[in-house]
Amino acid sequence: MDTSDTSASDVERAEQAYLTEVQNRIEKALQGVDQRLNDYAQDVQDQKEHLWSSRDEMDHVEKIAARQSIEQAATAGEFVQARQHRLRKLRASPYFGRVDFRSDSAASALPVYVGIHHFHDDEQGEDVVYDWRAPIASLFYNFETGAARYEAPQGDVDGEIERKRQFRIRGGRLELMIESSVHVVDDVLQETLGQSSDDGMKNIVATIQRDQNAIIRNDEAPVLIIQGVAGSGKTSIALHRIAYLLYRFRDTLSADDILIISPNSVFADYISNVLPELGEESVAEIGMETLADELLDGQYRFQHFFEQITALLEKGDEALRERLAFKGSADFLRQLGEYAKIVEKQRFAAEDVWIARRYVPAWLIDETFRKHRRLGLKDRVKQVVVEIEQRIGIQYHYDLEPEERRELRTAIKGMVREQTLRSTYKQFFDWLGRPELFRPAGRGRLEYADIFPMIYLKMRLEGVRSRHRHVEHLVIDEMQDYTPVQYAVLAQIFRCNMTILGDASQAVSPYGATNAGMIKEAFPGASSVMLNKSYRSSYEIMQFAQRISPNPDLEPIERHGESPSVVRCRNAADEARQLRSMIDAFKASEHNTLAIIARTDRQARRLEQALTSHYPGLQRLDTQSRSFRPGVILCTAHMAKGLEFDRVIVADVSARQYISEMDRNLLYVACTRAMHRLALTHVGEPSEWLAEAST
Ligand SMILES: Nc1ncnc2c1ncn2[C@@H]1O[C@H](COP(=O)(O)OP(=O)(O)OP(=O)(O)O)[C@@H](O)[C@H]1O
Repeated sequence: MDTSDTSASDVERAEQAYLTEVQNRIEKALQGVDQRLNDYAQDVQDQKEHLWSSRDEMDHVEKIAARQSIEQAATAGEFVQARQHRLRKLRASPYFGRVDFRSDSAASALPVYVGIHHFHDDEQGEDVVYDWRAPIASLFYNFETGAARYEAPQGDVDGEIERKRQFRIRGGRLELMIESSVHVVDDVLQETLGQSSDDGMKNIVATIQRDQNAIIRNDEAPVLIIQGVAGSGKTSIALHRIAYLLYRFRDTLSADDILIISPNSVFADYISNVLPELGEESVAEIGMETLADELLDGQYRFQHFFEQITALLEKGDEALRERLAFKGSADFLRQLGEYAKIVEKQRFAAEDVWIARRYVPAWLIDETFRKHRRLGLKDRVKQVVVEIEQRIGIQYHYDLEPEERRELRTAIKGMVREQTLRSTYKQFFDWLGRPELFRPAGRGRLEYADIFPMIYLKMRLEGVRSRHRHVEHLVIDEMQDYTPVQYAVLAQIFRCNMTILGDASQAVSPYGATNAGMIKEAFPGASSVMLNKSYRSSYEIMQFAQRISPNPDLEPIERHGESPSVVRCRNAADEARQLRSMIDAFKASEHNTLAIIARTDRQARRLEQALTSHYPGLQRLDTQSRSFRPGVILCTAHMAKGLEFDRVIVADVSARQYISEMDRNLLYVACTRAMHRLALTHVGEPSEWLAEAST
């Protein structure tokens, strides 16, 4: 326990006594909730029994009414169960902060306790703990002692914070108390960051920093782009922002209205716990490949992003690099747009038509056809027929006979120069004079880099059907890995608010990495914010990573640990020996996760063979993986994106492995996954990217 003045133990005793009082009140509320739950369960049981025993005497309508009543009781029970869950969590840790705030209109200050959930003592009619998202709770995040202000629903409230305290209460015990005005360094944050990892992302409500809080509570920007260095909390903040918006707009926004585009299933699982922990329902997530498949109505088979990266890393083919660089450029999008305009014009050659001896001019058909760009071809022709028929009716006072209507449809269909999407797209490269830039991926599949350009073309020429029209807020993580064409498609499909986050230094494919400026082209009204403080890795790890990929704006947190080690190995067998001894050291430590990160999937499989006999519980992550558990994890740098581990070993960082700019980014990603310890091995000469880092 840590307090400031001489009366520390009095303060401590008072806080301890208050904690006990709050716990008693929570306990009492819990008893009430338990009782209500039992009552609901009994009620449902009784109603079911009644329905069963009286079913022969009931008519159809009575049975429906009885079933509805059972459902209603069950739903009410679920609601109470959610409250029970929240109260149980509060019982273990009711709050983490206290501010004594005196508003200008009040005579004295009132203590405001801030926790993960709200607790209203119904018996006393009093708010005991405020939800961290409540307007008054913003005082805790935004101010130290002194003048302060918060935005209440009825207007701004000015006043003064007379006292501010932070607590760590775990398992119902007050473990730490800090008088904030005295401690300049945030000890609670330091202590939190020093803890061992979990297999899932944690909530950070107790230690949200001021700049992070401003992003979380930004409810005005329709599209918010968060650019942040590795470990700056971008993903955490995006999820806390969702929790905040769900709270702030609870009457109009629900978890079903939110969608997260995430890089892979392991990452999706890794973050899936955060919103439920914050008392919200989990939200749906989707990968770009699934989205693409939906938008193309499942009509094309294509390579996955992961396979494209693997091809790039394992074959290192110059032609592939050129294709990806071009398709990832803003110029490509512009040219594709030009091409779409031309195809659109040529695709439909309207002609004058005589139908039932009535004249229909080409310009009218052309205008009508162009108006319905968003419809699929079949529906579009149908719609044109309907409208032309109406015009004939108005102008000539004549209703077409079925046979004449068929004739009109055939004539209009004949004006369309039909072509498959694939060949229209392929011809784009002929039009450009660069046919070599279109190259299928083999086995009848398209290259991943061609998928979104094809969707873009489809969108422009035929229109696409999206299942996600209901989405009101879209979260896009790892924004740097999506190209301008992908953003152009996303901007059309999701006409909703967005949180877009990423870091240009972590682009897995530097051929087509996208920054905030480029994203703003697709979303002109977007605002962007920067986060430069890095929280995940120790100071020493971050300094090491900085030498691989320097960023003068990055500010590592002052949390010290062991310096990273670079281990030279004589050969592959020696490397395997070194890795085994590092695994043994990890097993004997207090840490929970160790990741061995390889450059390619092939290398990861080779390491798996060398290590599984020594450590059978080894988990290798690949595109099929859905999650990981604490223990030893083997994966590529690409798979490790967005994840974090207590310890990381980057294997075989040799001169013949890590060569290009892309390798530098991957090495940077790999190193910045480590929270507490980092080691790198190499066989023969080390990569030139390590030359600076190891000095
Ligand atoms: N205010 C905070 N309090 C406590 N922990 C924090 C805070 N901000 C960030 N962290 C921790 O820092 C780590 C990195 O957070 P997160 O994964 O959200 O960062 P990121 O910017 O998305 O990282 P990257 O781009 O490197 O994947 C997590 O362990 C997170 O809990």
